[in-house]
Amino acid sequence: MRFTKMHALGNNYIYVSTAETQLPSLDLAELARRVSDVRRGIGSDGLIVIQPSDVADVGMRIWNSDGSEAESCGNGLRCVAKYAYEHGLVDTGVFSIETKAGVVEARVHMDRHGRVPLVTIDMGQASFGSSVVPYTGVHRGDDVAVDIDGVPVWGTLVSVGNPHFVALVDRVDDEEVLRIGSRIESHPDFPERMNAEFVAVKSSTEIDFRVYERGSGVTYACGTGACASVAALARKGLVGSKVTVHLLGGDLDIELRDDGHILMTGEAVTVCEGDYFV
Ligand SMILES: N[C@@H](CCC[C@H](N)C(=O)O)C(=O)O
Repeated sequence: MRFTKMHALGNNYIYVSTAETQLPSLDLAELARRVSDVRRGIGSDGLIVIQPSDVADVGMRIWNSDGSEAESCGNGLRCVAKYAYEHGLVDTGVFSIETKAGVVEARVHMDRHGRVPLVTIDMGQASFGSSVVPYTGVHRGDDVAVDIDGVPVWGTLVSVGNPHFVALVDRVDDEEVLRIGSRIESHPDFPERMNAEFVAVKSSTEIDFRVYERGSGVTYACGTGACASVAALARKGLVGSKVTVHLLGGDLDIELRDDGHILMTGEAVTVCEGDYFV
């Protein structure tokens, strides 16, 4: 199976394009677990399949490293856009990509060699609260508290296609992200599990961000998480409409348009290509 390894701010996936190679007969959840394994596989946060779409210019599906399928992936969308443009799957710089969560618009930014170092994705609008994010706890509304060893941890429920719990903290702390994030990810109040974000507001234009991702654990970056966090903080009046998000793997620029659409701009990088022996 031909593959391309790509990353965006260190959030790395194995990309397989059905235009280039046949998918192996194993189920794709199992393939995701195998290729993600850093010792016995290639090593990644998951698997992304690039495929034709009936409703958009390109289609994508994403599996986390534990084999669970997600609805969307912000960093993955930017890499899919770069791949699609550079491999001639599309012939314009603005095109649509179908995910399980719907269709988004990608705009590639080219350098003078016709390569794509940077991509903007229009992620659509965020929606908030326990009516849009799978949640079976007792609180209702946008903000809910989950019980971690008798201590309530408050966060905002946000959907940008996939589910997010955005917790506002004074300062991001990597040990706490691992300790509390892992508990939130698999908390019984979240029947479909959860992406847990921890965000600290530095100013109306800058936030610090860490994530414990559903199905992948701590990653260097989460594009959908960054969009969800800025949308949640803006709703509380804590940030403005243009925010630089400082993630473990680098910075993302998020813009909230007047119509509520979230524009995410950041890098997309090809690491290597090769053959994976199934
Ligand atoms: N890293 C991604 C999100 C990947 C999916 C997520 N773990 C989920 O299960 O919803 C991003 O950049 O958005």
